[in-house]
Amino acid sequence: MAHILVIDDNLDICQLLDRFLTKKGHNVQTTISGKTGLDYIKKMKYDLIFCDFKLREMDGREILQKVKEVSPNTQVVIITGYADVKIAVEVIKNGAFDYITKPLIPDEILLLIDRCMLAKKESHSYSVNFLRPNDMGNSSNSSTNLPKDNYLRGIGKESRKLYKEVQLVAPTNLSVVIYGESGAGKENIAKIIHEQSSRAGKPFIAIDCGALTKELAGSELWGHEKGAFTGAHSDKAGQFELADGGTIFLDEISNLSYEIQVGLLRLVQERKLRRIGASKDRSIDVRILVASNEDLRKSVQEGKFREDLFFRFNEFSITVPPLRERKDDIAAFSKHFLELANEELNKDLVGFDPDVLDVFLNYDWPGNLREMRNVIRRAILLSNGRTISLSGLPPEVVYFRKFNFKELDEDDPQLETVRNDSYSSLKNAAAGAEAAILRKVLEEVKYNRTKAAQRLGIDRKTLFNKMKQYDL
Ligand SMILES: Nc1ncnc2c1ncn2[C@@H]1O[C@H](COP(=O)(O)OP(=O)(O)OP(=O)(O)O)[C@@H](O)[C@H]1O
Repeated sequence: MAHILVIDDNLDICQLLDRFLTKKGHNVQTTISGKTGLDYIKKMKYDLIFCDFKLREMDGREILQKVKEVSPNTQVVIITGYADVKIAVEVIKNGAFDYITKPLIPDEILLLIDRCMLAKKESHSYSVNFLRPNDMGNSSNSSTNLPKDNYLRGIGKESRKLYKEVQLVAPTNLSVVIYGESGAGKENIAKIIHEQSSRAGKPFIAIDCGALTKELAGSELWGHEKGAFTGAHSDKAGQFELADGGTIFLDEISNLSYEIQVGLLRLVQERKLRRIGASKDRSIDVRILVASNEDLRKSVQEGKFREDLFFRFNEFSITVPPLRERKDDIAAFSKHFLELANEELNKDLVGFDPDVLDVFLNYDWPGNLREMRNVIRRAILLSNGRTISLSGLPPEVVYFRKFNFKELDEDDPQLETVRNDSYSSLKNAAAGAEAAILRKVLEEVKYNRTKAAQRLGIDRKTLFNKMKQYDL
């Protein structure tokens, strides 16, 4: 049984989740107000919070940030409309456990709760959840958990280049900066580097720096002695000590505060650390891999990241290409995620309709492999047949190319076909344009419906209905 809080300003969703999850034996509390949600979080300990991204007085970003401060052990799942997948990517970077898109599918929710509880159980010996819960359900703090069966190398040109670099650097002791968009597979690459090094068999600890609050960071990374500060009731080893002999993976490194950067510099220079409140240093042998989806050189230029630390980390760098640049591997990744989801959901779909793969090839996958895995898992849940068809995919994925044909070069041979396609499905094109304008205006007026209706020259009720229709 999980203690779950649902924050959604749509009362129907609150009631539906309340009934459904209570029936499944969970302890559920709901609220339509972000502020009330925050009050609950201060008073009660929840395992998991489902939070709509667009609340009236605040957004899911703020709730996530507050939860990380007040109750770091609680996992947060953000509910978004599919069109918000870029926002979903951002909240994952900031420490959300996962995102889920509307309309909600009951089985998908149950699966998420199971994954969340499993990840919590596996990292129960640690006090906070900045330890990265693996998306496949394995926690990262073990020595042998490279998800061999869950992992696909890819054989396309970009993938071959990537693995050549991995092979080159893995057996060395060099620090590596792993660049790549969210969901592209940076953590997987870090695990492979660890597994292919002489440190394999020793701990691999992944830390999500985006979820590490300023107050907790020092004690979690370096550890503390009993009595070092109020609440330090016993001695505690930090993550670097626990990773001794192995590898530490610092995800979203550019989020680290200046003080922690200073501590890290000392560690990489002297290979020593001192627990908070301790009088002696400890020698530590840890290989450090870091990941960033921003150019760290730029962060250095902007004064956000220490140059000396950057040079220490940047002994080698690898860029994991985004999925849209791994077109040769899209069919293989799709099949792979289909097999995984079949197993996970106890289904036996045999493949994809041919037009589905076309759509996958034409889509730009802002959430990369994580997004593809979610899209396929969801399509399996929605499917009644033996294959995944277009009807199981989110419209934004299906119509992506059509709505974006302006981005094609004038001499692109596909342009004519795409244009014809779009005109023949004028209704879809019109709906896409309407949704895009609504979204833009709503964002400009910070979702103030009165202002948005005035700007758009429609009444509030029409605006409300359209927001519902397009899930805005
Ligand atoms: N080569 C792969 N084969 C199969 N699945 C993969 C592969 N690489 C990544 N994935 C899956 O894609 C999802 C995202 O991967 P991962 O967490 O490594 O990405 P990331 O770049 O570290 O993301 P973020 O920056 O958001 O932390 C996970 O579910 C992971 O298991």
